[in-house]
Amino acid sequence: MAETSPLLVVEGPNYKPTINTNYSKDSIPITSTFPTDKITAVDDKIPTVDYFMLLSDDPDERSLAIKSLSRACEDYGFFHLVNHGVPDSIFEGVFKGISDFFDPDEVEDRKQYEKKHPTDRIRWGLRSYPGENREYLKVVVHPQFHCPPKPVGFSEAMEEYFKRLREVVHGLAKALSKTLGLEEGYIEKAFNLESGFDVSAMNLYPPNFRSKGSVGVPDHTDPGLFVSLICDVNSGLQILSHKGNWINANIPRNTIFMQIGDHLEILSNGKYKSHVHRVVLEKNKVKRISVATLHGPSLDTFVSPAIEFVDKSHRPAYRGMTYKQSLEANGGDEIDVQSNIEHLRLA
Ligand SMILES: O=C(O)CCC(=O)C(=O)O
Ligand SMILES: [Fe+2]
Repeated sequence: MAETSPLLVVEGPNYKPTINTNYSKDSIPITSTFPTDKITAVDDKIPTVDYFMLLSDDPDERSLAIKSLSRACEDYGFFHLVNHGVPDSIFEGVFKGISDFFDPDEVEDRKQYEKKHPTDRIRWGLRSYPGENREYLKVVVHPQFHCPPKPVGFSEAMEEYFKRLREVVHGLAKALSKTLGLEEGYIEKAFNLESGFDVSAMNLYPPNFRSKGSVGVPDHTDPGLFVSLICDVNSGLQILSHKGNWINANIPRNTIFMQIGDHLEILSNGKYKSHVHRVVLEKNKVKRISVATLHGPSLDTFVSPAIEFVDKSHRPAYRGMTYKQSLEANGGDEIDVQSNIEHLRLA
């Protein structure tokens, strides 16, 4: 989701991603030496969380589900969400709508959504160089829903999906609060989720079926409470795990892949972590569509480590800032949703 910058990709437990903070979203990244041969990952276990059980009326069942969510957040920082209640037909409508929107014959028409103004609520872009290969459409979907009106049925399919996803956001925010030992409305209130700023990136890899290397999106983390991701092809996303190795995030169709965002890491004073991830391409063999939605606090919410996670032996590990300030900190616009967590970490 975030505007991304090319990073040095190195394997191993000592891997430390270094974000190129001088990167400007309008500049072309320097990619001639991008080490595209080192983007391997292994298959590993990814936890599964049952959304239906998180909301169960049976207290034993609910408490088991909360425990498994808590382990998934603390030990991993990402998980597959199943039984989320969003019907398959809605997923299919979304993938069809996006595929139609990215019609290769209509590229000229899409240029109307190129960057115009810092407050753009719809923005289109095409990245085609060794360090990044994707065509994307970013839209702000909450508190107001935005979407191009064409092609027929696209906006309706997206609106339906985001409406259902919103219910999941509220349910999960409650459950996450409980996993942190807080009252269930805590995150909802602390992040003012009623006015939460959600941006969705719809990605097509590779753009026009011509990739210039294996990198779809380079290493990055995403701002926000959490990111929800769906995709039509079960491959491509890699995550730097808590063990320090890159793992494949295989995402079965109709599963929602959830990742902790930077601002939950900050609120929990580092108890939960936002993980570096990237997208790799199988050159031109596979066309892949994904929808990565960043569910954030309201733009004016000041996010800093909550007092519940700060004491003598746990000093605040992050500086506080409003969500808007942190989205714009690298010189980007709100819709770019760039991470700046590297700058907020206190040594
Ligand atoms: O396409 C994907 O699997 C992930 C995309 C992503 O990380 C992003 O848009 O932030
Ligand atoms: Fe991302």
